[in-house]
Amino acid sequence: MASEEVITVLVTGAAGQIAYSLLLPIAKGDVFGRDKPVKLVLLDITPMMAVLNGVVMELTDCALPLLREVVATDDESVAFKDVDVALLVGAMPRREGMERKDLLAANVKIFKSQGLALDKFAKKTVKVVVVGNPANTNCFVCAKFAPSIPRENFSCLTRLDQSRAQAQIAARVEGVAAQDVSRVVIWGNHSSTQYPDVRHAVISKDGQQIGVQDAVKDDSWLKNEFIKTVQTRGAAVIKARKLSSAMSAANAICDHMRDWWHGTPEGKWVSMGVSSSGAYGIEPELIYSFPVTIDKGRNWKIVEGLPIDDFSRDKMDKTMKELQEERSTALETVKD
Ligand SMILES: NC(=O)C1=CN([C@@H]2O[C@H](COP(=O)(O)OP(=O)(O)OC[C@H]3O[C@@H](n4cnc5c(N)ncnc54)[C@H](O)[C@@H]3O)[C@@H](O)[C@H]2O)C=CC1
Ligand SMILES: O=C(O)CCC(=O)C(=O)O
Repeated sequence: MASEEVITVLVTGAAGQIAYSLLLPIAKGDVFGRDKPVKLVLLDITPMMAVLNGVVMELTDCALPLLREVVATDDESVAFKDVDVALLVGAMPRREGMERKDLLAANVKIFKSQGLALDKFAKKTVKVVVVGNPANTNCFVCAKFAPSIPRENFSCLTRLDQSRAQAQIAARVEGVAAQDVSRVVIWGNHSSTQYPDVRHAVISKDGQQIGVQDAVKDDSWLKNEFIKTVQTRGAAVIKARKLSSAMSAANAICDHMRDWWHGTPEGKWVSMGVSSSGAYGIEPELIYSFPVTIDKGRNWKIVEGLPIDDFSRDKMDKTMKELQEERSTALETVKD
C-alpha cells in the first residue's frame, strides 16, 4: 500500500497568542484541504515549553481526524527538519507607542538563525511565511541566510492589511460585504508607510463590477482617512486590547497560505510580501508587498502593467525607502 502523504507544517512562536488561533484551523484542514493529513511541528523558546505542552494537550483533546502527529520542541534542528511549510510567527510583538521597526534589533537575529536552520534542515521546496515583525525585513534576512532555498519560496504576511482594506471599503458601501471587494493592493512594507491602493479595485454588486472610486464616491476619504486607518490599524488594536492583533492575524495567515497552496481563483489577486523582480521600479530583491496571482503549481507572479499615477508613485517610493533603511539596519545587526 502506498504511504499516506502528510504535510509537515512548522509553526514558530507556537506558545504565543497568534499560534493559539492558528493551530486549530490548520489541524482541521481549513488551509491544506479537508482530506489532507498534517503533522504539526511547534517551536518556541525553552522557558515556554511548559505552556507549549498545554497547547499540545489541547490539540490532542480536539481529537482531530487529520492531525497525524504533533512535535513540540525548543530545538531548531528538530523543528526545521524536512518541513513542507514554515509559518514563522515567533518574535517579540510591539507595545503601544512603538513602530514595528523598533523591533528590528530584537527580532532580526531570530530570523538569521531560522534562515540558517531552513538552509540546513528544511526541504528545498519549503514554503515560508514570515509573520514576526518587522515582517518584510525579517523575511529578507531569513532568505539571505538560506541561500540553497529559492527566493520565490519566501514571503511575508501583508494579507491582514488587504483584509482590513477590503473591510473598510465594504463598511462604506451599502449592501457590500468584504469578499465583494477585490483587487485592493497593499504595496510595500507591513508598516505605517504601506500603501493600500484602491485605484484598480472593484466591487461586485448585483451581478455587476463597479470601480471602488465610483462606488464610494468620496475621493477625499479614500485618499486620506481610508489609507490612514489601514496603515494604523495594528496600532489601534494594540491601544484597545493592550495586545497586538492575533485572531485576525491568524485568519490572514490561513488565507495567505491557502491561496499559495491551492492557487488564486481566476481573475483574482492577493497581496503578499515577495522578493521584488524590479517590477514597478521597486529595487530588486527587497521583500515588498505586491499584487500577485498564484498558479496550481504554487508559483506566484507579480501582476504587472497596472497604471501608476503620481499619487501612487510617491507612496510606493516612500515605503520602498523605509524598507531600504530597515535593510541597512538589519544587515548591520546580523553581520557577526
Ligand atoms: N505581519 C503581520 O501581519 C502581523 C505580525 N505580527 C507579529 O507576529 C509576532 C508574534 O505575535 P504574537 O503571537 O502576538 O506574540 P506573542 O508574544 O504572543 O508570541 C510570540 C511567541 O514567540 C516566541 N518566540 C520568541 N522567540 C522565539 C524564537 N527564537 N523561536 C521560536 N519562538 C520564539 C515567544 O516565546 C512567544 O511564545 C510579533 O512580532 C507580532 O508583531 C502580529 C500580527 C500581524
Ligand atoms: O502592529 C503591530 O505591531 C501588531 C501586529 C501587526 O503587525 C498588525 O496588527 O498589523
